[in-house]
Amino acid sequence: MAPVKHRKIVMLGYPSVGKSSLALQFFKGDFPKDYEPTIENTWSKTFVMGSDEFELDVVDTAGQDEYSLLPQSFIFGIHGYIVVYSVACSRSFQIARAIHSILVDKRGKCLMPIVLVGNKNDLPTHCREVKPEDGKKLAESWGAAFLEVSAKDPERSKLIFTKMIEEIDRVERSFDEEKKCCVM
Ligand SMILES: Nc1nc2c(ncn2[C@@H]2O[C@H](COP(=O)(O)OP(=O)(O)OP(=O)(O)O)[C@@H](O)[C@H]2O)c(=O)[nH]1
Repeated sequence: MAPVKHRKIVMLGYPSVGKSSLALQFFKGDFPKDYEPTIENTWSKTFVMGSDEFELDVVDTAGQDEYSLLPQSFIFGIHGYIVVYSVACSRSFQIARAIHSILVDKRGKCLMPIVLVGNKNDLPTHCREVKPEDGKKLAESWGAAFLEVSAKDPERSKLIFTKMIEEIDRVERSFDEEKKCCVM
């Protein structure tokens, strides 16, 4: 087997969109009953995908808004970002845009592995404030992957992290091909 690949990922998004719930579902196979605001929490796991083994560190952050200053620790040494909004909260979708602008500002306009996630798609239709096609369009404009999920669904929650690993590989390959030196 090839050497273990280390991947450090940061989860960003407006408060209460379900970042911790998605992480908890993937790392512990559980869905929290109560809402507890996160300060900051790092989850680690060894994860096998195909013939590769990954040491995955996922930083679950306190929710952001448009005025959030992302610390240097969320910028340097980070392989990819999972940006989460709630499909039942248009404000969280606006904040996802703002977070992307902050990332571009801090990291420069280089290719950045991102998975944009519209969470809480288990909620009834009348709760929906963000259409799937709007999420898809936004992700396309960033050159990012897009998924709609529910943190209550273990398979969909896992898919976010496998997608993230694939995105990191895809962007790394395009760096190699185009010789774009943008590693931070
Ligand atoms: N229906 C539904 N509720 C969810 C889902 N994901 C999270 N929630 C609920 O949304 C609330 C907030 O979830 P958290 O995972 O704590 O959200 P967060 O983004 O980590 O919040 P901060 O720590 O404030 O940034 C909790 O009450 C969860 O139970 C989901 O997919 N569907």
